[in-house]
Amino acid sequence: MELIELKMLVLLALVLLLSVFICLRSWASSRTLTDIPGSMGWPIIGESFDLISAFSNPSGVFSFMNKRQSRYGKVFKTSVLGRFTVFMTGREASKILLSGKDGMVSLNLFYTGQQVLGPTSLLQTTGEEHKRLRRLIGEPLSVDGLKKYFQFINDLAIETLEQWSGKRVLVLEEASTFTLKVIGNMIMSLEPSGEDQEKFRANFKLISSSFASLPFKIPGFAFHRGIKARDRMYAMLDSIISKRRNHEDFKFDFLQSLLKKHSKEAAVEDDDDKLTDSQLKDNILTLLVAGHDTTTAALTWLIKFLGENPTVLKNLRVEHRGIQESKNGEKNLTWSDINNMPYTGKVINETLRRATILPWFSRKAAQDFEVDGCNIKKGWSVNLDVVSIHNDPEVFGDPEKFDPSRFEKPLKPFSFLGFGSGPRMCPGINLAKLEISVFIHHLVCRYSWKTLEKDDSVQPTLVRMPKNKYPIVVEPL
Ligand code: HEM
Repeated sequence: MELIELKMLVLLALVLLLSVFICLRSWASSRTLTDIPGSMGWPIIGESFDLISAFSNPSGVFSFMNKRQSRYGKVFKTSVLGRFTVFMTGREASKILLSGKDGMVSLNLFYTGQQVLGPTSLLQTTGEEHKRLRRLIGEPLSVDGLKKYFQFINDLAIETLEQWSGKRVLVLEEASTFTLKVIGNMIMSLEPSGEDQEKFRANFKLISSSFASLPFKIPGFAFHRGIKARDRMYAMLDSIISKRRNHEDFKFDFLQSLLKKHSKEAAVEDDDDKLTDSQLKDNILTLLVAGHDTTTAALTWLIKFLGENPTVLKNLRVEHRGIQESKNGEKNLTWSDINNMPYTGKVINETLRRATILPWFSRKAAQDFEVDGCNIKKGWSVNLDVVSIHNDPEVFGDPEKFDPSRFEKPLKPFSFLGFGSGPRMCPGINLAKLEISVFIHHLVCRYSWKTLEKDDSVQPTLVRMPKNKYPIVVEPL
């Protein structure tokens, strides 16, 4: 028998085994969900096709959620992507799932994500250990901690846009390169070009695409490639860590600030601040994974929404030109200017509401609880449907409209979840806003652009992104 045929046979057997396993597991767990309204769809595939096809259309999973909520109410069960799960929406559900009161829920990562990120990732810890990691990671990501990266971000934004000038660009690809260079530099002082940057980028792409892949750790599969790339990324980090420890290299970056706490010189009472090398590496990777696609998508959607809403673009230009004029035409953006962009902040929020780039937040019930009259049992997979919250016409009148002025008045808690809420609220919020604000400042002050394709389809990925990567042609003003 040819080697290729043998491989196909092994693959078929594996797929068959996995299907039987999913079927049995699904059947067992579906029997406990009888009290919750909803449909489990077809055997094995459940309602996955409905969800995936809803994902790709412009309104995204909103149509999937909306159809079921009008039939079953705010809490409904379904079977998607190989999981029996309960979707819930509204402020009551948000409060229960996001406030983390009494350890009601924990984060629910896919198996592939758990394996790639490692057991000590922030995303896999709960309770006191989660709090400790958040505190350590939060410090360098605070507004003060980010000040030292401003110049790098500013120079990179100017350089990137100069390369766009007069050309056709795919905004999503460009935004991806920009945000990866920023985070690579912020975490480990990686130079924005050169061999190390190329290797870093190639490994990161493989890791990122292994997240929503089939869980086969077999050569030729995305998951296997992702694990191998993760190992190479960790080897790269090991070498940087060892140089820093041996004082062969010193940089003022995120890694250094965590290593300092970790060093022999740190006082004994700082014990609680020490991270093992595994914790360091797992959490650096976590920041890369959690911060890259989200910021890339947000920047791309924002530019797209500006292209479609000339009045908002005009208002934004007024704000950013006002910053230049207030300094007698001095064109250099400075750190203190960042605090002087109130309209930009509203445009960012409206982008995150309108695009809802993370359409739902996944959790696992850590104990029994009740929500909107439905009894949720410990161990169930529960998802907060954020897209319906962001499209609630009672909070956001005419929700389809892109209107940053909605954020002029304070909103009720849990009605806007662009960066989440509660103990798992995004720790990268300041970095994301800084990157976007700086980039947008230079874009609107110096350039105009034309959209080359009218296509509102969305990639069927976990983080919502425009399918056509938003092609534009850019001209200097
Ligand atoms: C515009 C860009 C971003 C958006 C829209 C965003 C959105 C979010 C949201 C909604 C959550 C909460 C998810 C949940 O509750 O299940 C979250 C968590 C998280 N984000 Fe972000 N994020 C962005 C940028 C970043 C950046 C730049 C970083 C890292 C530097 C980052 C790191 C994280 C981490 C580590 C978590 C998990 C926190 C935890 O479990 O305690 N994010 N993000």
